[in-house]
Amino acid sequence: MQDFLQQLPKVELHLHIEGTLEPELMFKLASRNGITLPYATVDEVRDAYRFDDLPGFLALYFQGMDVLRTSQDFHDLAMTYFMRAHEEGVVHLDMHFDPQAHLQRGVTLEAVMQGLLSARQEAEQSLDLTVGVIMAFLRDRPADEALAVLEQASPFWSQLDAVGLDSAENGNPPGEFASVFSRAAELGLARVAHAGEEGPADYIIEALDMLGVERVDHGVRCLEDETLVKRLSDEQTVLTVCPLSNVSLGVVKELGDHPLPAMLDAGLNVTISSDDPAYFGGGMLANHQACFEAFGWDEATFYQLTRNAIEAGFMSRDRRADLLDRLERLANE
Ligand code: HPA
Ligand SMILES: [Zn+2]
Repeated sequence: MQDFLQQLPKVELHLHIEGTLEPELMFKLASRNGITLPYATVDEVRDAYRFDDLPGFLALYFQGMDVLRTSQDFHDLAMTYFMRAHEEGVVHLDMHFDPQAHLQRGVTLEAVMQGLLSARQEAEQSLDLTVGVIMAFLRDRPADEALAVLEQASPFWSQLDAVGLDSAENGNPPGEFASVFSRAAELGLARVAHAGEEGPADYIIEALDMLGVERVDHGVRCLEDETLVKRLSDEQTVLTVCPLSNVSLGVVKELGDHPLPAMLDAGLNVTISSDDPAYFGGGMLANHQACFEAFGWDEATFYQLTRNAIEAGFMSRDRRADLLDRLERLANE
């Protein structure tokens, strides 16, 4: 199964590029930028990566990204993950990034964008990997600020595929960002949002009705609302489920308790992603392998999940046709 999962042309729809920052690169960037870290060794960092819920994780996530200062740092961050993803057999990924978390620290939007976009170009030229870009807004910050950042990003609009919504979910309902998302729609950007991870099923409904999202990030708590499950299944709304993330953040106790099998039984359009691979115990391969071990899925199930992701990724029509073709040829071998 390991060889099969490696070969599968995987597509990752839910990835925070800042969540790919491994301790080794954190040290390298800290030293390059003259920053003293509160840790002496890589092992100490890994040891400190202890959290059991979303707020606990977010504190470390925002602290870790402080080493990212220059466009070269963003380029190196993204390129390091792109190479790893490529080695794991990922052929396309859609990356979220959090501009507000960098602007707040005095890093310019230009530095962030130039670094990420040049890495995307390099990946598309030198690796068999295409990359979609999702500008995410922090839901625990004011909607006005998000709108201002979206406007500030005007030189880069043509390079963005979508807007997203992330950070602390509870108490920060999606509806507050309706004006930001309607502006994004006006600009021709696709829309996605985290909903139903630690927050209730109602937040998924709000994201659909008030933000007009075409994909829901996580969405696992939809099962608490039968009517919603029927709607998601009828409309085949894509859910970007992150199994190891859900275990790390205590959304489920262990993978064996995860609602993924029930979601598939309910006919939902499920896909598999890693979310923040540096923090949650692995990338795409580890997530697929863990699902195989927990649920015993056969090859047909993994083909279907991959087909779902290829259909939904932010990529050109030609690229989609090529990846679907590749998948079908593999399935018929
Ligand atoms: O898993 C997540 N949930 C919400 N916000 C995030 N920002 C990075 N990762 C996450
Ligand atoms: Zn996420």
